[in-house]
Amino acid sequence: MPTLSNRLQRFRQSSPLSFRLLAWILLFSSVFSLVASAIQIYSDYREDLHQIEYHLEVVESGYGSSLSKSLWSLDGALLRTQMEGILSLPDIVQLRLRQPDSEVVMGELSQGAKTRSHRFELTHESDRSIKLGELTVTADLTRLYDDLERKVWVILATQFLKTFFVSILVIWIFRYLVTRHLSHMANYTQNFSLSNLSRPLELDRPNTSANQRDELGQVTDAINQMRERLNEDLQRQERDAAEIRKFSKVIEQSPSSVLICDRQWRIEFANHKFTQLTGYAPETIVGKHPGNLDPSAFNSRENQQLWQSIRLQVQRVGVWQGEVNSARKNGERFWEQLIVTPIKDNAGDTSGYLILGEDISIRKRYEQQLLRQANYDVLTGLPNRMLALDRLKLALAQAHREASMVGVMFLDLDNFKHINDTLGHDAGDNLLVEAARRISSCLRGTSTVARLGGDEFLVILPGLPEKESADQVAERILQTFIPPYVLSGQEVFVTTSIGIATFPEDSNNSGTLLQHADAAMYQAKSKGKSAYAHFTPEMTEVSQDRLQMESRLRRALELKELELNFQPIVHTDSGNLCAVEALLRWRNPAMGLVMPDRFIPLAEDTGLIIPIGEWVLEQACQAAVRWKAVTGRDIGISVNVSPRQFRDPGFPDAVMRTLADCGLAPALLELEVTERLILDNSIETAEILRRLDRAGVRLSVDDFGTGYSALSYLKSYPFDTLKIDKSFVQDVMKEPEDASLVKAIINMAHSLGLRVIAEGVEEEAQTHFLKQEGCDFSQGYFYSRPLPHQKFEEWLESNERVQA
Ligand SMILES: Nc1nc2c(ncn2[C@@H]2O[C@H](COP(=O)(O)O[C@H]3[C@@H](O)[C@H](n4cnc5c(=O)[nH]c(N)nc54)O[C@@H]3COP(=O)(O)O)[C@@H](O)[C@H]2O)c(=O)[nH]1
Repeated sequence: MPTLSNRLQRFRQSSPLSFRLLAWILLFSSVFSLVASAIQIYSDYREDLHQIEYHLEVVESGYGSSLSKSLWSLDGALLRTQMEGILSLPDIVQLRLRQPDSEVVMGELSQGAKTRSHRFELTHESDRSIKLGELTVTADLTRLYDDLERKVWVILATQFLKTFFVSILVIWIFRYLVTRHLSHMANYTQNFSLSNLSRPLELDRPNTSANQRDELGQVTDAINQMRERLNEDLQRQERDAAEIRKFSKVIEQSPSSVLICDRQWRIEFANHKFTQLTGYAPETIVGKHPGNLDPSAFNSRENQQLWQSIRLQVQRVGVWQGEVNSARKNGERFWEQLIVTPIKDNAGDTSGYLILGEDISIRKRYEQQLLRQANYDVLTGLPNRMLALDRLKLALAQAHREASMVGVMFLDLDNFKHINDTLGHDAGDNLLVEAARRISSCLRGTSTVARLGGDEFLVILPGLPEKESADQVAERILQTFIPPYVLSGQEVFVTTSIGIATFPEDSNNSGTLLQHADAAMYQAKSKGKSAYAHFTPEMTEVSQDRLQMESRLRRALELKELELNFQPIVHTDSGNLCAVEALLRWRNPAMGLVMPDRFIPLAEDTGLIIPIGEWVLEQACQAAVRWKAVTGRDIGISVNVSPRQFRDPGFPDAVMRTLADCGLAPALLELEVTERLILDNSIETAEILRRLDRAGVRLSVDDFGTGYSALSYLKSYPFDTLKIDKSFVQDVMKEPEDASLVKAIINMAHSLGLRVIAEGVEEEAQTHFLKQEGCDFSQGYFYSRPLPHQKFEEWLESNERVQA
């Protein structure tokens, strides 16, 4: 059986607040009851005391005169009777009568008893007052104190019991209404964890509106609201965490290298691709500046300038992108395309920087290879026409600034064609290489020697002190040609003819200077070869020919001298017809059949290309509509478009009008543009290409590989197709370099989402190679030469029959 103290102990532990409340109520009500009872007892005591004192005084007033009389009359018996009567009064325990000669004491006083006495004189009143004696009446207070003690105990006991039971009642009510709910809340909050957030706090009481409004209801509400908020926060956190995990994975698995830097450009994070690309483990580079990873570039001015400009551009423009030659941990260098952007926080302030990198080494290598291909002559290694023209322009600009002279020499080997025909192409090639070496040996470092094509060379002599200085160079070159060449085991004598034009005397335009040097070279040849000649104005007769050709070309349209030839473009894998290229021809009564290479540049220079181009477009579209009628199927038509046509603002409208007039679907028309147009890089060109693309017209890059061949430009324009120049295709079976170049172009084009046409396919072996490399389409004499429309329609009919 649990004892009371055990119960109390348990109660104290299970309900400390109730216990404390009980203790306090008991304490306060006890103290209060005690004080109240004490006052009550004291007042009762005073009243009883007063009653005793009153009884003592009553003895004086009630018995004084009769006692005096008994004394006067010396009636002792009466006196005694009277005194016994007094002693019978309550609480009066002793009478002491003192007379002058005697003392009478009646009644007993118990030992140590508390008493109260009253003394009065007994007198006889006649004409004077005679004192007979003195009576002392003593009352015993013991009863009074006994009563007092009993009362105290009774009051204490009743007050305690009352207080105790009232407290118990109050506590029970308080516990029922409050503390058990508080304990429940305490237990709930103690057990509150993220795993049971969905269980609300509910109190064991009716859910009335009064209960909802009271403090317990408010606290319960507050706890439940807190729980719901926590729940929502947790769900949001889980969602955020999942998002963060997803993005972290994306960044970690990104095919691009990713570096995240803080505001001071200190690396905070590097992804797996970065480590794979550079060899740096993230923990070894955290805290470092991304520009300081390469120890060889560390502190170099170039590197500091690069990162300074990156920082400035990111601050001003919000993004920096460019190609950077970086180093791996093992020192190996590689090219990467970097994009640097700031990371903004919610307030829009920069909290760090994101650096995305892509390894473009392979692309760069191909670009450099293509660039080399585009700028240098493969056979001799000399700059080609394009680079030579650039250098000439630079030399002219510099000479213009320095007021100096530039000599331009045009060289042609006198008997090259004969040697090529008799000794073969290899001998011809060896001759060209040796000639290039000999010409180069006669020049200073600042001069340029270039191969323009065939057996034509160009020499640029910048900073000439006088016109005649070029003569010395020309003579040295003629001298160096004197020793015989050993070709195919034979000694061969080869001479060269040199034409010289000088800036600024002969012209300040690079093209004109070339033409003049060319004219002078013909002059030198006509002098009997192995000679040189300076340009003179009389030599411009050649230009007269050009003028004559121009006036004929102006009338060519009107006189219906232009005609289109059509050459099929086929699916490489099946050989089936896919589209047709329209190729322009000019049949002039005086000049015969003139090929476009001869008159298109002139048409471009004079602007005649605009009406001619519109005519070509119209004829080509009409032809495609006709073929549909003949074959019953859609055959696309490719039309060559010169950069000059593109620069004409009316060009896109002219294309759309022609398509509408002919009733040809835009998707069946493909416009072929050269890389020269891309190099234009003007906003207008880009906009025209995009307008045509939006209209559904297909766009292709023609002669790819002969120009700048920057693959990065291809990304910026909406091209569908890329045409590999025939010069590469024709040698794929002979030159491994051309074969790898063609493979690279096909792969690159496919990776950029472009389809590829190989042009100039002449042999079956080439078709196998192209098929193997996944080239989409092919075009060339192997399938068909360009044919006049009549002949082409016959070809088409027989081809359709074969396919059917
Ligand atoms: N602006 C315009 N330019 C035009 C137009 N028509 C033609 N041209 C451009 O003139 C360049 C020379 O054209 P062409 O002499 O007609 O030569 C084309 C084909 O005949 C030739 N070809 C085709 N297959 C072979 C082959 O197997 N071997 C070989 N040696 N030559 C072949 O290639 C030329 C193909 O031209 P393209 O596909 O455009 O490169 C030429 O650059 C034309 O662009 C015109 O209307 N407007």
